[in-house]
Amino acid sequence: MTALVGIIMGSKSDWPTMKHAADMLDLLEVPYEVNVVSAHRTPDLLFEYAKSAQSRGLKVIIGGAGGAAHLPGMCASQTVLPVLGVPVKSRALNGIDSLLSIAQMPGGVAVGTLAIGDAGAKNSGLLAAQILATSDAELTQRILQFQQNQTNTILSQPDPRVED
Ligand SMILES: Nc1c(C(=O)O)ncn1[C@@H]1O[C@H](COP(=O)(O)O)[C@@H](O)[C@H]1O
Repeated sequence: MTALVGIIMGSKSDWPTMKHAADMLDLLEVPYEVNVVSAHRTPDLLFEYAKSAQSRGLKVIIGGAGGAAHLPGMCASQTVLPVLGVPVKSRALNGIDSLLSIAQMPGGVAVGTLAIGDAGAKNSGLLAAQILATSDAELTQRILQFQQNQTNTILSQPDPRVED
């Protein structure tokens, strides 16, 4: 099936984090592709990726990067597709650098910034699916089911004061 979401990351080392975005898209049965592309290390490839994304059928791009995380912003500068940015937790600054690099975009170039790390990656997959669901009734139903399952899991948990 043609990919609707493009997951890109600055390095293969980002995959353990970005896998959570892919897992969510798998759960919601959204077709996606995964590529390592870097604004710093492969700038020509990034521009080609971003410029061709819409014509290749992608609807949303998720960009994960750590440190000086310019990837989502530079991608957003070259496409009309919505770009979601995931700040990957960096070794030196725990991802605060990644978060600020992604969130503090100049006006006129938009990136939707998620939380640092695994939860942000998971939510990027969910948010990408929710964007697609605005024009997909079956996907809307799968997201509703996901939300219901999540609620049921919480409600079925025992009293937190009781020891296992
Ligand atoms: N932030 C960026 C960009 C970019 O923004 O284009 N390209 C690579 N990186 C980041 O460098 C970190 C270390 O990469 P290595 O583990 O390959 O040294 C990764 O988190 C990657 O996202």
